[in-house]
Amino acid sequence: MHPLPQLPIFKASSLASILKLPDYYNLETGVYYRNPSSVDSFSKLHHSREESAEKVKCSQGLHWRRRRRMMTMMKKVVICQAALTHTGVVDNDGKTTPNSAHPFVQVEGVSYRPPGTQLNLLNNVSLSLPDKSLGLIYGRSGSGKTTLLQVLAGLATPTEGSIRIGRDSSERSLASQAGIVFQFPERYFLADTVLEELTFGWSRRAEDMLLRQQLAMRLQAAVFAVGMADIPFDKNPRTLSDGYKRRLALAVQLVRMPDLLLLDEPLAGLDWKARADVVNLLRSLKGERTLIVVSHDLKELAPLVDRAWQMEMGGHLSEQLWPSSDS
Ligand SMILES: Nc1ncnc2c1ncn2[C@@H]1O[C@H](COP(=O)(O)OP(=O)(O)OP(=O)(O)O)[C@@H](O)[C@H]1O
Repeated sequence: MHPLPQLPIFKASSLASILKLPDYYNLETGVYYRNPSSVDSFSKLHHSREESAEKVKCSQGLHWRRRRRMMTMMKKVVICQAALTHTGVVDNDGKTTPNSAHPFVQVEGVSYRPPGTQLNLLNNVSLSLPDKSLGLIYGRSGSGKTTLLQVLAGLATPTEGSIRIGRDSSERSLASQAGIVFQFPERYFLADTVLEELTFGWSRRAEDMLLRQQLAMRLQAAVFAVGMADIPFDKNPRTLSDGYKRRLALAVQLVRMPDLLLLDEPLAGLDWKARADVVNLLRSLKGERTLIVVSHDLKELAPLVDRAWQMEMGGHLSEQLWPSSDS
């Protein structure tokens, strides 16, 4: 089992707004929120917490020292859950997800021609990638690399061929299985604050409280994983540096927990420090999930690459021998 990383702990005010609650349990001080219905739904989230939440509910008349001990216990459960989810030791259902040599991503004979055009941007593209590994696609500008990522992300439908993500023949759409981080993520930002961007689209309905709690824990782990814990949540995402814009876009995807993460030129335009940070981030993500990266920065990414393909002009993909390749 991986050692648990130290996770940052949200301020009560941030957590309350993430969960869209008036009052909430303050993870930092252990002070208990006042809304009793929240305790009930909170306790249902994980069985291990049920007892402690129940005790907390009963503890309001107890001596402050005993109450504080209970709060510390609950705090540990929350942090462990976030850490386990973050490290991939436990997935959403609490099951372990072992690595496998079987293809996790299988693309067979994919061609793509945009509607209303006569030109194939992708031509008979095939690739396969095992679970929890990193595939690199490189090639000349205009060869079709971004188009392939868009097709893999379900943003464009192949004219021919098939794409499978995951081990079993899932009915889920590619858009729900894959997450894409674009080269210029700010073009796709929708909100005016970092917090709104991270929580965009979350249901506000009272009955979705459990889901929001789960998302909030993932959000905590994601913000930490991308190194954004020190960025104020009320900052406008468009005013972030290029490196932090990309981190934010990546955090948004990590909260979604896609099976396949697609990154388009994650190092382009960043200074050396941000590039090193992103390479380290990719290193830690690899092993937890499956990544396909489009990049021109072969040297920096070389140690992380399991499989590599060159995209040739006209959308022809060919696998390349890579020093660390297992094939
Ligand atoms: N909807 C479209 N209709 C017609 N042509 C398109 C469309 N989208 C992209 N193209 C063209 O397809 C080719 C491949 O574009 P794509 O962005 O996939 O290349 P790329 O390899 O990612 O390039 P870069 O490295 O510069 O990002 C380019 O010539 C582009 O102009």
